[in-house]
Amino acid sequence: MSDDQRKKDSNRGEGKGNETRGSGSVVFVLIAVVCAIVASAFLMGNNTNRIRYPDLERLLREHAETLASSNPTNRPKIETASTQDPAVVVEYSDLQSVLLGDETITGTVMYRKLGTAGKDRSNAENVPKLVKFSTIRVRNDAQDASLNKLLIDSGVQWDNARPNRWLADHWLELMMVAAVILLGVIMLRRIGGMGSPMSFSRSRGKLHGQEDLSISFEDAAGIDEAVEEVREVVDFLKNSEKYQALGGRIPKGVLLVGPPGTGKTLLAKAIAGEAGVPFFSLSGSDFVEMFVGVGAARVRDMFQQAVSRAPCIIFIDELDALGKSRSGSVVGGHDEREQTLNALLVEMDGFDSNSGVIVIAATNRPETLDAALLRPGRFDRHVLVDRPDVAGREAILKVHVRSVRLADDVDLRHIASITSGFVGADLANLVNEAALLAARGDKTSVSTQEFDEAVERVTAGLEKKNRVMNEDEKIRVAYHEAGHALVAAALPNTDPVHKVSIIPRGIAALGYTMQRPESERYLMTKTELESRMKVLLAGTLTEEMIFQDISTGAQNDLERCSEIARSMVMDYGMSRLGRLNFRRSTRSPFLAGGGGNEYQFSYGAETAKMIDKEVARIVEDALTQTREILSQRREVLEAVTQRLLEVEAIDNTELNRLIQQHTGGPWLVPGTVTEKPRAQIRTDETDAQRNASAT
Ligand SMILES: Nc1ncnc2c1ncn2[C@@H]1O[C@H](COP(=O)(O)OP(=O)(O)OP(=O)(O)O)[C@@H](O)[C@H]1O
Ligand SMILES: [Zn+2]
Repeated sequence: MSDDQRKKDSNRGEGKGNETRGSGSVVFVLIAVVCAIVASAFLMGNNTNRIRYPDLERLLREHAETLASSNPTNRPKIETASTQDPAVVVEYSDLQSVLLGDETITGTVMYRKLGTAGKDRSNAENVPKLVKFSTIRVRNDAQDASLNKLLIDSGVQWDNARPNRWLADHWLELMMVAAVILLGVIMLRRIGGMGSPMSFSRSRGKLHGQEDLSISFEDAAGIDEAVEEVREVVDFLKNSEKYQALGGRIPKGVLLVGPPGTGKTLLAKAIAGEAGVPFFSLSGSDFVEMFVGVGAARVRDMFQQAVSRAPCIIFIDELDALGKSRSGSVVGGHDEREQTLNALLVEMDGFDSNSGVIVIAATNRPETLDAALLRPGRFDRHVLVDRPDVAGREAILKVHVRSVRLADDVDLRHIASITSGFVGADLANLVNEAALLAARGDKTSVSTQEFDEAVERVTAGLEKKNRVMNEDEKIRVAYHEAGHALVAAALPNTDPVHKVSIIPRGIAALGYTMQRPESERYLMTKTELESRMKVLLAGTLTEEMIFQDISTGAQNDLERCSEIARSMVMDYGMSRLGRLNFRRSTRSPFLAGGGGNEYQFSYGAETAKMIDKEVARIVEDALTQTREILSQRREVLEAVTQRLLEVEAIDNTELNRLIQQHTGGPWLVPGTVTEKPRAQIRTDETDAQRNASAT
């Protein structure tokens, strides 16, 4: 849904910028393209086949036999090039072509009739004929491989219908075509002249008209926390003079972070709508062009337009497309993206925050963004636009059924409760599907029946992305997360639990427990690391306690827990092996530039064994203690799980309330007192990584 929208947006924007190109240049480009096509046709026109048809036929028959031997119903039908009459003797020559299609193998071969068996050869035909043959191809990877191998071994050249093979074969030609076109464009740019602003670099940013300004916060339902956080931005846009007079620091860039379809674009539009200011929108991928420098020019142009219309909002969707970390190795378009990114950084630094331009960007992969983008004065304000919980989904449904006539039996609360994991876009889609179904059935209103069917349809679509859990899984995940949360709350030296949720997000995480540090942290003590391990282990241990059986859902927890234990032994000297570092330290403070890559403590096989043993012991100790903590909290565990199943997500306040209600004695685990003076240990996990225990 949002994809379509995006496409529409960029298409609409496109028409605007490119129309000023000179007609002479168009002719030039046309000539270049024609040349390229002629050149490539010439290059591609040579095909050689070195197999003789009878050999191929034998291969195919063998192939069929292998298939049939494993499964007799699987025998592919082979239609040979032979003539209908078995008595006719023919001579086949080289294959003209073989095409391995997805479902069939086809080809053409030359043959010549030699006569009829037993008779003299008087009825031989001297003119060779072209015949086609075809056979059904059974798609089976193993058998496919065997057929491919047979063909390769026999030295045949064949064409595979799959496009990637074609690409592999013709990349050279393609490169030449691209080069010719590129040359044409470079010439075109010359002709265009240096002084005049190039049509290419005109920003594709589209100035949204009044229709978008009618969107308000009312339309963005179920994401109340995010709305609260951006209210201030609206206030600033509305009363920019007041802020300027007071000299307060105004946000320049707001980054909306969240999964696709949760309403980030909608929220940005609502901000513009609420503030009554113009809204420029573009997508990060619009900036990333084939030609170096174009994206950068586009960014500058965009800001120029925006500043002249201030106060206003610039919305950049898919910021990650242009703001990807520069450190990662990039295959193509590296320079271009870097230049574009730099231009964006320069523009963001350049405009005065009092000018009334606010840049709002959206991404669902904040971790890939270049750190420079997140620095103060740029996108330093982050707003999480998360998947909605039951109540949120009900609110979103209410927004979308506004224009739909509902039958009396429709219970939005119930629909919300069976659509765990749906985001706003999914729910909009759901209402739309239901309305369509009703229309198709000639009904005057949309009833529960249509909604149920629509839920099924949308769910089927989402299941491919693995976002929908069945009831049993949901219960298991609820216990698992409740376990994480309770152990986190029980241990004094852990970050407070911010939120526990069983709303699935993405493929890997079916639920999460998010902890938030009270302040920025650079050091971790041994006890803190141990506590962190216990929190990570709590999920699987709770499953063990409740179901006497554990699940694969703890994989990520265990990975991280094992990594902590290993680091304690190998990096931080926190084990019985002593205060030693067994790994190269990439952050050694004693080496210039912070990179200690050259240095490595060497150890032998004996020590390696001891390290492994220590790691196992540390995890084992954590397991024992965590089991203890959990077994003492059975009652509150049930209560938290119950609540999670009802509302799907609970925050710190609610968690604490439940804990108070269900425990009499002292809550904190005795004897685990925080050590205040912190040891010299650094961890290189980011906040986000260390604070969410997925599943
Ligand atoms: N919170 C919401 N309340 C109401 N409708 C919503 C909400 N979230 C999404 N929608 C519906 O889904 C549509 C698409 O959402 P939108 O494009 O804003 O999502 P997005 O988070 O920007 O997605 P993407 O990351 O794919 O760009 C909206 O136009 C709206 O109809
Ligand atoms: Zn977990």
